Amino acid sequence: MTIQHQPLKDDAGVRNLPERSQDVMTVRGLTMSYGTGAALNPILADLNLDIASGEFVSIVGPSGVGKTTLLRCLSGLIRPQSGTITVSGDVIDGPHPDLAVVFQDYSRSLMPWMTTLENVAFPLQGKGMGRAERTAAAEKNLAAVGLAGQGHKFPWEMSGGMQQRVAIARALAYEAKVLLMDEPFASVDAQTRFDLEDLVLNLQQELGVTILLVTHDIDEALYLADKVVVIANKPATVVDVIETGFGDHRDQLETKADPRFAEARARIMHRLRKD
Ligand SMILES: Nc1ncnc2c1ncn2[C@@H]1O[C@H](COP(=O)(O)OP(=O)(O)OP(=O)(O)O)[C@@H](O)[C@H]1O
Repeated sequence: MTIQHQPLKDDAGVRNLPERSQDVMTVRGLTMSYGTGAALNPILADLNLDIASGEFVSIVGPSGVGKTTLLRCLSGLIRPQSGTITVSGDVIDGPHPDLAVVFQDYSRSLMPWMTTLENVAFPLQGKGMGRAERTAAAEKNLAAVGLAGQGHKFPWEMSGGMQQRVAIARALAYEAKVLLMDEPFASVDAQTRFDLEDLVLNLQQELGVTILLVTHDIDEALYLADKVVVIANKPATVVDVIETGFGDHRDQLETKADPRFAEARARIMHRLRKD
């Protein structure tokens, strides 16, 4: 099934892209361990990160290095031992209205007893929006991810790729400044994965939303990002930062055949092999 997404624009069809130069999120000296005493398991150590407004940042690292732990710290779901995370200048010490998270496991993040429209509209209650406004926002964002007219369906009536589109629509409807995505395409087949990658790229470019994506897939990290941050070691820290320089036009075949793509991939693999 091919799903066309509709561009999200305001009524006048005008987009106000945010400045790319200004940091929307900063991480300073982030240190995080699980357990205590003899069972202490240090995961992240003195990790620093700068994310500019409108930037697409991918974080790659080997399995078990601490990518999800980092994302959970950034989203305010867990508290680090030390270090400071800020979003829009606020220090993060819990969930923040400028942050929305898209998880890998859409089957657990969507509520099966609610229709897709209700799933997208539900978090907007917390923003004090009235029912009609919530419904309109949900419909607009479902259309943006190619699911116009599908709001009456329940998540379990949809394919995995469609359910992940609903999860993306829900995050977009929340109008967070930063989308934090944890392996969002890992549970779908290869073709659906490419479609979802391109959907997210288009939406990001249309809306100017800032995206931080965690993935173990080096090609995906490079294809999508303006900047790839490589984390490695135990405890993990940033070992490399690569500005991809591919610009806004990306194509699954063309971009991946670009010699700069192969060069960056080799650099990341070399980095990860050393650790
Ligand atoms: N809630 C938890 N309590 C204790 N240890 C945990 C917890 N969550 C993760 N860990 C441990 O922390 C380490 C890092 O896990 P994390 O899931 O952050 O890594 P990851 O890089 O996202 O892994 P993957 O690529 O396999 O998803 C692992 O050793 C894991 O077992």
